[in-house]
Formats: sequence, structure tokens, C-alpha cells
Amino acid sequence: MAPFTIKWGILATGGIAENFTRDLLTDPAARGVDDIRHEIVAVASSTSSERAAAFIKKIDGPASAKAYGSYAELVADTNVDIIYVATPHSHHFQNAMLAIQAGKNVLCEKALTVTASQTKKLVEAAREKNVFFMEAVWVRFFPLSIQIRELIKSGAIGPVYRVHADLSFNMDLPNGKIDFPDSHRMVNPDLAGGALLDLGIYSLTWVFQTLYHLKAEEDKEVPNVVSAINKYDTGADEMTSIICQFPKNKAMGIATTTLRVGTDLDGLYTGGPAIRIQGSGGEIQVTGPAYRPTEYKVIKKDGKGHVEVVQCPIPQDPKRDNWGHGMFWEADECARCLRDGKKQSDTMPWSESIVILETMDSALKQGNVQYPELITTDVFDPNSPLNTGKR
Ligand SMILES: NC(=O)C1=CN([C@@H]2O[C@H](COP(=O)(O)OP(=O)(O)OC[C@H]3O[C@@H](n4cnc5c(N)ncnc54)[C@H](OP(=O)(O)O)[C@@H]3O)[C@@H](O)[C@H]2O)C=CC1
Ligand SMILES: O=C1OC[C@@H](O)[C@H](O)[C@H]1O
Repeated sequence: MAPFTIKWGILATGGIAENFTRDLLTDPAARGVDDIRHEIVAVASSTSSERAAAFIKKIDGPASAKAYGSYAELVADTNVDIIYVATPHSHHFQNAMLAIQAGKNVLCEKALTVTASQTKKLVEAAREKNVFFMEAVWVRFFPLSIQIRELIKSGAIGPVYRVHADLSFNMDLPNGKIDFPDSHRMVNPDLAGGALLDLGIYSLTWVFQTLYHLKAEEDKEVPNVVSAINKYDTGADEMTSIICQFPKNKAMGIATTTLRVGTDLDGLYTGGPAIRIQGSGGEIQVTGPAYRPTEYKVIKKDGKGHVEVVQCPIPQDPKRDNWGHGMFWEADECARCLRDGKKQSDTMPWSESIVILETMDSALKQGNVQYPELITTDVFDPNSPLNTGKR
């Protein structure tokens, strides 16, 4: 049977849009996939159509792809099946809503929105418009994550009671600053900057995919959230630690993130694990980084001291300069959901995005981190500067 083809429209032309589209352009066969395929049919830049055209050239994309100078034109393109939203988090609510209101399916970068209320509004809209909508938490779709979830389900390490997960970067400067300009999306409150929404979301992903996602519906517990936050000069969080308490399941997840020290000393992950998933019968340790891990260890409590090390390399496509970032697996999930008429992914369901956003809301509130009204409003405005690019 011919593979099912999904036609992508790319909204924004920054760093992650580049990695994602390069992944779309790889041959699915390079990762053993033959039931679906991806096409890039249009790219939009809020800056100019020239920028969109330059982007298509840079990624060695198809000459047939349209280059638009506005997000509005992209979402109106009837040839586009699904929009990939790749703007800063500040923009996600308005941009994703622009696409959903135009009747488009949407894959939206993490952090899905700035507030839980915005995510709820997007979910309501996706339901009303009967479109597919998913948060682009790519690591959930890695074969490594699938294997680890299967191991936990199989009882390989017994009931899991505690998970420690960290994603942190050492961006510390001797003068006390962080090595990003204050205007950079990592620390700029106008762009919803801060460690939690950018990096801590991955620590939480590991907590939730192990202590929440795998539970039967009746055992799923919305956690009690306790957080501590150190704020940066800009007002964004620079160090955030969150305890998610699941009392009925006798479990806790500890999610940490900071821009002051790295998860691993040398950035090569030769040190300790980024994630420790602890069950009463053993432990799974994931070697970092939490967003793109390629190795885990299984340590059984059997008194033999045996450690099983499992490598999960990310496939590369020799026809595309050995490119392979790992974002194709989430793209494949979108394609299969569209093919099968599903509006949400079982692996990253709407309800779970909402609980995670609520957790981040609570943590930020406890740390008194505040973002501007323009980016926290849950009222859709097609003419918002976040949609028109009029900065
Ligand atoms: N999954 C992953 O591994 C990663 C995910 N991300 C996520 O992707 C999103 C984008 O990050 P990244 O690509 O690194 O960001 P960049 O700054 O590299 O790109 C963002 C793009 O958004 C558009 N944009 C629109 N308005 C603005 C504005 N006011 N300021 C800046 N950019 C604007 C621009 O494209 P244009 O001018 O064409 O409209 C710009 O190129 C974030 O939400 C981030 O969390 C980021 C890195 C890795
Ligand atoms: O999602 C991400 O993962 C990789 C990081 O480098 C980046 O800052 C973040 O947005």
C-alpha cells in the first residue's frame, strides 16, 4: 500500500523550525518507517516572504514549497494539512489558535502555552473545529521512551515510587549574569523566558510519563505541587525545583532545572544520570540530556549488581548528509493520527498537557514569576502583534 502523505506548513523560521524540517525531509526508511511520509508544502515567516524563501533554500527543501510573509497566509493555504508552530512560547497560544480557527491541524512546540488556561482554550477550540492538536514534546516519541514505559508497565523494576529528573544548562558568567542577552527568548519575560518553560518542561515530562501517564484512568492523580524558584534579573526563573506529590500512589516526582549549572559537569553525560526512575524492584537511569537521550541503564534489585546498558541511537539519513535529530518520531505520530482520524495522540493526550501546564502554573505562582498580559491572555486576537509579527 502507498504510504499516507501528510502535507506540512511551517509557521516561523528559527532554530527549531530548521531542525524539525530537516527531520521531515529525511527518508522514513532510514528509521524503518514505510507507512507514512512527510511533505513540506509551505513555510511562513512573520518577518518577510524573502526570509521564508531563504529558509526553504537553507534546509534544501522542495522548490515547490510556498514562501509566505505572514502567518495568516499560511493558515489559509488549502494545500496544508497540518501546521507546525515554531515561534517562542509567548506566541504559541495566539499562533496555534490562528491555525485551529482556520480549520488546520496543529503540532505546537513546547512549552505548549504560557498558562494552563490558554491550553484549555486551545483544546476546546480543537474539539469544536474537529482538528488534531498536539504538544510537540518530542522525547515522548523516542523508541527509548517507549521502551522505558514498556519496561515500567511490565513490572521490570516493580512499582515506581520516585522519579528524579533534571534538565539544566551551565550558562553562568563570572559577573553573575547568565550567558544569554536579556532580550533572548531564554530569559526574556516578554517571550515567556525562563528555565521552567524552556527546560523544566522536559524534567516534568519524565515525571509525568512515568508517574502519571502509565496509570489506569482511575489511578491517575493530579499532583500536589511544591516549588522553589530563584529569579533572574529579568524576572524570569533561573532555577526552579518542583516536587510533584502523588499521595494515593505513594509517589513523588522531583523535577529540577537551572541555567546556572549543567545536568552533567562536562556536558558529555559521563557523570550521573539525568533521570532516575526508582521502583521497589530496581531502577532505570537515563543518560542525559532529558530532551534527547540515547542511552539508559536498568539496574535490578537482585543482589547481583548487574547493570544492563541499552543504547538507542538516533537514526541518520545518508541521503541527507547523515541528518537525524529525532523530531521525526513525533511527526510520524501526527501523520498516523491524521491517517486514522484521531484528534489527539494517546502518547501526548490533551488532558496530560493540561495537567502539566497546571503544574507549571502553580510552580510559577509559588515563585511569583509573572508574565505580561499580552502573552498570558486567553482571549484570541487574530490581529495580535504575536500573530502579525508587528513587533
Ligand atoms: N523541541 C526542541 O528541541 C526545541 C524546542 N524549542 C521551542 O521552539 C520554540 C522556538 O524556539 P527557537 O526556534 O529556538 O527560537 P528562535 O528564536 O530561533 O526562532 C523563533 C522564530 O519565531 C518567529 N518569531 C515571531 N515573533 C518573534 C519574536 N517576537 N521574537 C523572536 N522570534 C519571533 C521568528 O520567525 P519568523 O521571523 O520567520 O516569523 C523566529 O525565527 C520555543 O517555544 C522553544 O521552546 C526550541 C529549541 C529546541
Ligand atoms: O527544547 C529545547 O531543547 C533543547 C534546548 O537547547 C532548547 O533550549 C530547548 O528549547
